[in-house]
Amino acid sequence: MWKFARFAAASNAAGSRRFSAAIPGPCIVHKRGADILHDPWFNKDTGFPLTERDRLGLRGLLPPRVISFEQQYDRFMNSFRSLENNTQGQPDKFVSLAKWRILNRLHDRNETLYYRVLIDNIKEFAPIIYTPTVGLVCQNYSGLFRRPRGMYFSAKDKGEMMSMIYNWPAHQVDMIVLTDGSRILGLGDLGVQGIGIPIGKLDVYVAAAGINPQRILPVMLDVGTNNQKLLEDSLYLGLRQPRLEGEEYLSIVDEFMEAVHARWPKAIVQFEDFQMKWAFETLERYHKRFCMFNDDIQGTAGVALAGLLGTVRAQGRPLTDFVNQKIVVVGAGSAGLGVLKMAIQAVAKISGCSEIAAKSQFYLIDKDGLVTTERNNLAPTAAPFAKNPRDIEGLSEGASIIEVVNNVKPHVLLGLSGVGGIFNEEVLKAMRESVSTKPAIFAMSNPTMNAECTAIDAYKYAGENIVFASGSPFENVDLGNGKVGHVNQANNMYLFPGIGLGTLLSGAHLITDGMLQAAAECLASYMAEEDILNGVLYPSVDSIRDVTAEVGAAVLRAAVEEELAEGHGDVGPKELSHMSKDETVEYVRSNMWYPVYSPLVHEK
Ligand SMILES: NC(=O)C1=CN([C@@H]2O[C@H](COP(=O)(O)OP(=O)(O)OC[C@H]3O[C@@H](n4cnc5c(N)ncnc54)[C@H](O)[C@@H]3O)[C@@H](O)[C@H]2O)C=CC1
Ligand SMILES: CC(=O)C(=O)O
Ligand SMILES: [Mg+2]
Repeated sequence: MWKFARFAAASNAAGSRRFSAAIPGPCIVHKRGADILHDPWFNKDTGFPLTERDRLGLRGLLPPRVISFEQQYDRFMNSFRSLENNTQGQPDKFVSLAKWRILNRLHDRNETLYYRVLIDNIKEFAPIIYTPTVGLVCQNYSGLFRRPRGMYFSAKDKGEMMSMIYNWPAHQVDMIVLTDGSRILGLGDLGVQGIGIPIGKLDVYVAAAGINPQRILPVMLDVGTNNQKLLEDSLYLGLRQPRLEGEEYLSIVDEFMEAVHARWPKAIVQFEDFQMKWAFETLERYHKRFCMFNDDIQGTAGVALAGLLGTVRAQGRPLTDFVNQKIVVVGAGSAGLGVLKMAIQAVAKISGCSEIAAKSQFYLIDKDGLVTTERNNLAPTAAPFAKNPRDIEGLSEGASIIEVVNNVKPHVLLGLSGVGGIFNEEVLKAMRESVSTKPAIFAMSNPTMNAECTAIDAYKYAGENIVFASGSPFENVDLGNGKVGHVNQANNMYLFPGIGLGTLLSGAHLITDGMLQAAAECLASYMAEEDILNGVLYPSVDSIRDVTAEVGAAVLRAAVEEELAEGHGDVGPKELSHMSKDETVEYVRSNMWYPVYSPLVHEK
């Protein structure tokens, strides 16, 4: 059942224990001397205590004074602030890349400090390591490249992957984010340059879910690119060939999945930013064989559903009213179709009606306009959501966004088209005629320049009474007279870390619809009534560890209920099944990795 209990108050738990973590246990290291200084997993820079310098052969390799973690932290933040001051007035792109560079350099040098500043300042740093700046980084990857991160499997590696996978230095991998670079955010085919996305997503995994960074693996599957500009770029770092297609393509992904499974049978693989046809095909192909999910289809669906349910509550209406909400989805790709599927299932579940009846309030628009059964070459993936012309009086096949909005007067206009500015002044003004008392506009496409509209335009043209959400962050809007138009961030970052962590701790070997639905239900019930009534549908990014603990626990409990949980580490399935809901949340929370300098002990 959909319930709306208030969960634990959202607080920045990381901030409150900034430097007061318990003394950590020792960490075994198999190297000595300069090798340690050059390994970001173990490096403490000037923070190595003198006794450790003796033990590890570091004496003389560092300046004599020991600088505490707190001092190192403050020194980094001071450098970051000076960079901000020194770049004031410079073009946004320049400033964003400069900020990314300073963070990336720390990441390359000292992971413990990097993840601590990231966790403590997640709201400020997420837009740099994740959307929108990560998009810019991918676009400029070849020029920004200094050292590799993650693994690259290319079409040229066919037949070699089973042995290549052993080139990864870590013994255990828990979480893999995999892309083929074919649809990077709304930026299209970026080929090998798309590796920035798995790196950014896994940084969010560490920050939000506390997945141990020694156990993450970003992967690029380079099967070529159809981006002509990149193919002609002499500095392009990927295969300079057109993308593999059909069976040739699938045989590469198959081989990769088998190789991962052979070395780390319990590793979870998150498919990310695959073009639609392969997103659906690979999900269908692997979801019953491997522990995997597609974030763009399934993670986005849960986040959007939580927001859609929030818009019902924001109107002061009971959830059963979800069945009467008219929702226009613009974008019939992996994300838009995933959202429709899950939202329709939720309407059917809440109202007890059939999925066929539940569809009647949803309208789907793609690049050719309103999708109806009269469409020539209607894609099989979109077919279940196509309108029968009999049911859309005044509208016809291919109707434009403005025609649909004028006719339907929807409660919600949700964009997952990747087309910036498509919710133009005319469309937004038409939303003033919405039948809702609180019309909702979700401009979910990324990065910022691909958002269907800006927050300012949404409030300016659609009115002050709207609920607004975007995939990439926007500032809240000053509406004058002390009023503020709240900006929600409707991004799958609220779910994928919890889906991964919950699955990992459950020890399940598959990720089921039930586990994903539990994640969505948990996010939907996270916000308090008074927040929702003020148009705040999602928690602040500051509380992402808290949200992730709740979501992770919900996923874990769903796995237990479905008898899929096999346990993790010392905690077996029986113990998991005996945990209360609160105990499960505590268990998940206590398994989150938190960056502190551990004493290093050398072992040959
Ligand atoms: N906020 C979030 O958490 C997420 C946002 N996204 C964003 O959603 C966007 C789409 O992602 P996918 O569905 O995977 O892409 P996709 O390429 O599979 O689908 C794009 C869809 O938009 C439609 N479209 C293109 N031009 C259009 C136009 N002028 N009018 C109406 N529809 C148009 C296409 O026909 C297609 O159906 C991207 O920008 C991505 O960054 C995706 C996943 C999560
Ligand atoms: C957020 C995300 O996954 C995307 O824009 O593709
Ligand atoms: Mg994505």
